[in-house]
Amino acid sequence: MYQILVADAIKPEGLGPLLESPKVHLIEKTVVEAKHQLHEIDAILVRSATTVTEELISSMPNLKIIARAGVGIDNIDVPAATKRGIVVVNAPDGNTISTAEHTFAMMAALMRHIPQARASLKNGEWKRSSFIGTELYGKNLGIVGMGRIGSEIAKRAKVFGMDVLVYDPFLTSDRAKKMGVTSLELAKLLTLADIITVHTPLTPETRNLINKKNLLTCKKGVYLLNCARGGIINEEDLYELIIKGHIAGAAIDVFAEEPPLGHQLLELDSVIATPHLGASTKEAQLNVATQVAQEVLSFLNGNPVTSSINLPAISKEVFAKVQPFYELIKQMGSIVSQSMPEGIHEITVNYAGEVLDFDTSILTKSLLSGFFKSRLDVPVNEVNAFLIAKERGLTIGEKTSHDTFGYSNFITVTAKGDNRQLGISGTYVDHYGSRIVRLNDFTIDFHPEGNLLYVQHMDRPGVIGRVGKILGDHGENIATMQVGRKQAGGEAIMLLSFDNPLSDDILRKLKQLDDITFLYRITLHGS
Ligand SMILES: NC(=O)c1ccc[n+]([C@@H]2O[C@H](COP(=O)([O-])OP(=O)(O)OC[C@H]3O[C@@H](n4cnc5c(N)ncnc54)[C@H](O)[C@@H]3O)[C@@H](O)[C@H]2O)c1
Ligand SMILES: O=C(O)[C@H](O)COP(=O)(O)O
Repeated sequence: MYQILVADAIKPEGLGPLLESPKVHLIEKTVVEAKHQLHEIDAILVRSATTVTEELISSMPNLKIIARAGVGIDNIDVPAATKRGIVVVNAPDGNTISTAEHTFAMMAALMRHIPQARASLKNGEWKRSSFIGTELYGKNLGIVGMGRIGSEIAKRAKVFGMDVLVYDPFLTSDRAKKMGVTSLELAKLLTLADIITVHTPLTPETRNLINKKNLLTCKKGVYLLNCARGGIINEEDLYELIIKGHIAGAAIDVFAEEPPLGHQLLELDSVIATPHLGASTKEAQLNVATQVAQEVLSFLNGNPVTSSINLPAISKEVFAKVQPFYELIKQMGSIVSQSMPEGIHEITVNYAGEVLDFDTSILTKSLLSGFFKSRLDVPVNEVNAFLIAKERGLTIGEKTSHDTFGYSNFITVTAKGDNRQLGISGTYVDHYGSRIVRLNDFTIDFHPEGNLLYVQHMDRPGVIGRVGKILGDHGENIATMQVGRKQAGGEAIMLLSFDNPLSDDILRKLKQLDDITFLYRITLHGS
């Protein structure tokens, strides 16, 4: 039963997929209320009210996925999640329209002084001349950040007869032309815009992107909007330049600190504000809740996620095709790790054949997942595989070739350790499944699963018999056995499988036999 913590207000109607799943138990509490249950949480769903810190992540040892029912993930320590192999997903387009509409509503309200006029009426006043507004028509709208929301605002602005200027370092000129907007550098945009609205994520690059220095280059009487993240526009500088009359007014939905208790900007008559309502519509909340519920359930069921922040995006269709190789190479990684109980500083993977139809990086990550599984407590998966390999000084190399040795696909893993090198080759054969067909230059053929014993020995009469006798004397039944040798009287190999793992006592006795070079118990868990 998966324990899923819904830590923020997420629309229940959108959580249907989770509520209907017999595998899921939903806990709808804040992280404070759920503090005694955090150790059992498999997934956490949040909006912007909960900050998912490294400390909180550490308090949830079972955590597998963090789902943001919205766009902004600045309240989630993604690097900390990645280090733990925890997937972070969001709902990237569920609230786009709502936020664009809210921004436009705030823009119209700002230019026509609607909140102030309403307040005046409520006070029994009829001061029509006090609320002379400004048309949007014909004005220069400067959009900083031309992503999903910025683009929707540009569309609406053009319908309102505005000239749309945009700044976005990742916007191509083709797209700007297609959108019918003028792409400018930020410095230029600020000098021309009558109204400026920001729609970037809050990142180290965008924090204080708009500040006193560049605001002073704006037209006197410029208006500003922030319906993205508090901090993109420096709040103290905004306040100062409104007080000084350089900025005519501002519309703010988000604050650097939320809630903005006693915030100085809220004292100004020319500032209108809402409590982070951009995504607060019935439609947006249903969208984002549904999207994250489906992502979480999909991930917990072992299927790929489509809106991961820290995991390569892969469709279900592609994953279904690549999964056989994904499982094969994970087992290969585990065999390497268990057959070389020493420091390993380099692993090279060579891909050949139809496996090259896929993004092999996810396969290499699966190899590392299998390799580290028997060495580390931290879960290693596609999210953190390369990070952990780097931290542990393990160099990973990927190669491709045309040599498939008659198979339709052929994967070779070579590991270099402190004392020796190991090579293993595998293939996936329809109807037969995963097969290991080469182990340390020995030709062999076995299915990489279950309780195995890998024995390397000298090719001498009686060695196989003596191994069999010890196993028999201890009641161990050999399920399968593969033997091979390089040349008569030279090095040879045995690969045996059993119904149960061999005991340490049996291993100790086998190692004492003459002509045994080395032997390793290998335990491979099924996929
Ligand atoms: N007020 C709300 O309730 C609300 C709702 C949704 C989203 N948001 C905020 O709005 C932000 C944007 O949402 P979105 O869905 O459009 O995201 P998005 O990722 O589609 O668009 C963000 C855009 O910002 C651009 N960008 C990044 N760094 C930049 C920089 N330094 N200068 C200029 N542009 C830069 C990116 O290229 C991208 O085009 C989110 O990150 C979130 O923080 C707020
Ligand atoms: O980034 C977002 O999606 C918005 O800021 C919405 O935040 P919320 O989910 O807290 O409304």
